[in-house]
Amino acid sequence: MPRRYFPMSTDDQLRFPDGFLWGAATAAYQIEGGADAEGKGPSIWDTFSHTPGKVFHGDNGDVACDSFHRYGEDIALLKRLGVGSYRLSLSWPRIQPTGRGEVNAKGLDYYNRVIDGLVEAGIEPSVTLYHWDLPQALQDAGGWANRDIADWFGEFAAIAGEAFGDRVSRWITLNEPWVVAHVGYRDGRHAPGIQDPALAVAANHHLLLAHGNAVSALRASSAAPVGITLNLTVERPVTPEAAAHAAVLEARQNGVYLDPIFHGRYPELLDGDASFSPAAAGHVRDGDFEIIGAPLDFLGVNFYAPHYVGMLHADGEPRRGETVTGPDTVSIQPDGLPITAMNWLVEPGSIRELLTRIVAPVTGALPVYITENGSSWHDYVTQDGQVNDLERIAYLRGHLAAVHGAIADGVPVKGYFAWSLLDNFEWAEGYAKRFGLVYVDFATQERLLKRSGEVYASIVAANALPK
Ligand SMILES: N=[N+]=NCCCCNC(=O)[C@@H]1[C@H]2[C@H](O)[C@@H](O)[C@H](O)[C@@H](CO)[C@@H]12
Repeated sequence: MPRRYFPMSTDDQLRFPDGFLWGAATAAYQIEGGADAEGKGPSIWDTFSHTPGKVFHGDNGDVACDSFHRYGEDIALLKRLGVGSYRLSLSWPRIQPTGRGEVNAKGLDYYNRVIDGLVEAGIEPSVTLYHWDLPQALQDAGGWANRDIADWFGEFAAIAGEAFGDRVSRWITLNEPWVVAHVGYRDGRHAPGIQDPALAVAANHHLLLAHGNAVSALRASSAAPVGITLNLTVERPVTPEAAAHAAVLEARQNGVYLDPIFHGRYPELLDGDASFSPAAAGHVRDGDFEIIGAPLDFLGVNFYAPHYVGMLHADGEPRRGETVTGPDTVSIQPDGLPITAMNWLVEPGSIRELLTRIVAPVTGALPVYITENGSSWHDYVTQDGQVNDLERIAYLRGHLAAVHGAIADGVPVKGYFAWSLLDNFEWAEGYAKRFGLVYVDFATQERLLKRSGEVYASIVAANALPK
């Protein structure tokens, strides 16, 4: 495969700061398979994906990318990319089959093999404790809607910290608690498939308590930096009248995590709204914000696309590109902006807006990592065995240029993890949506570096983006 090079003269490129951390990310349920191998207990995604009608095409994570067996191939691909870190997640039920008490030694053995392989390859393990695959036994006890889960998660964090803390380079307690609470318990598109706003707002709070307990448990068992990963949104009002609505949407997704963690309260804008504010719903007890506000070493940010919002026209009829989202509001797909295979907008400037307008005012000098950014396209392998994913390359270059701009604006972004290393199980979309820098033929499990992977490797090697 011919390597592609770019003009590397200094005035032709955007150089990233020395020591900028380049990475790639995956998650346990999306890549591992081995759903009941070597003592692993069932997760809510094992249950959900085997429930008819929940996942596109009836896909499930029984095999996925078979990384339970092929993690060595994945590490070789990470070396080919030249990345400094790999963001992986731990399957809680692989380590604690019922989520509490008994530890599965073979589960620990698997992650020791992966982590040791990464360290040997000179790749820093960045480990997410929870990336959505809750032990089913805990869901049977109420899951994130049960306040006791904060203690169960703290116990799991302590086990992970003691087992792997000597080799993990950074810990992420939770991946996208907003999706866990609001896609899993409010609209029900994700496991456990519940549609109950009251349980969603309870889960919102319990996830934060669990995060706080995990920070304490990791501090006691590992010297590695600790953070959380939030999927923050940029809501763009298309008219002045829609600005208030955009602010509410940002409070409902961003504020309900940033404010408790960094300001010791829930958003005032949601005061009185018991369906979105855990404070208004009565879940906050004395001492909670001390737990939730445990100081962090960094904030992880996942970002993919902005949203455009407007007011419904007086005649009540949505116009072309508008989707009704409430009694008088619409979401809008603006003409002229590309959309990915997930129907997400491609607007790179929005990640710079996110970092400068939403993140930096809250985090200040705290290091920020882009822990996920990427795009899904209808990839295919050509006759000559290549995947010429030019749209993914354009998305990647555009968003890296915007991240570079945010750094120039003074936002201390210290690293970028591409989502994802591999095409993998894309939750309710199954295997139909490909995000990988590496193409996976799920029939043979063969891995093939896409053209975007080659381009990313060149950017990583140069620590710079050719203009
Ligand atoms: N408009 N729009 N929507 C933007 C994103 C909506 C929320 N979904 C995510 O952020 C998930 C995150 C997850 O960590 C990973 O496990 C998923 O594979 C990726 C790709 O889906 C992203």
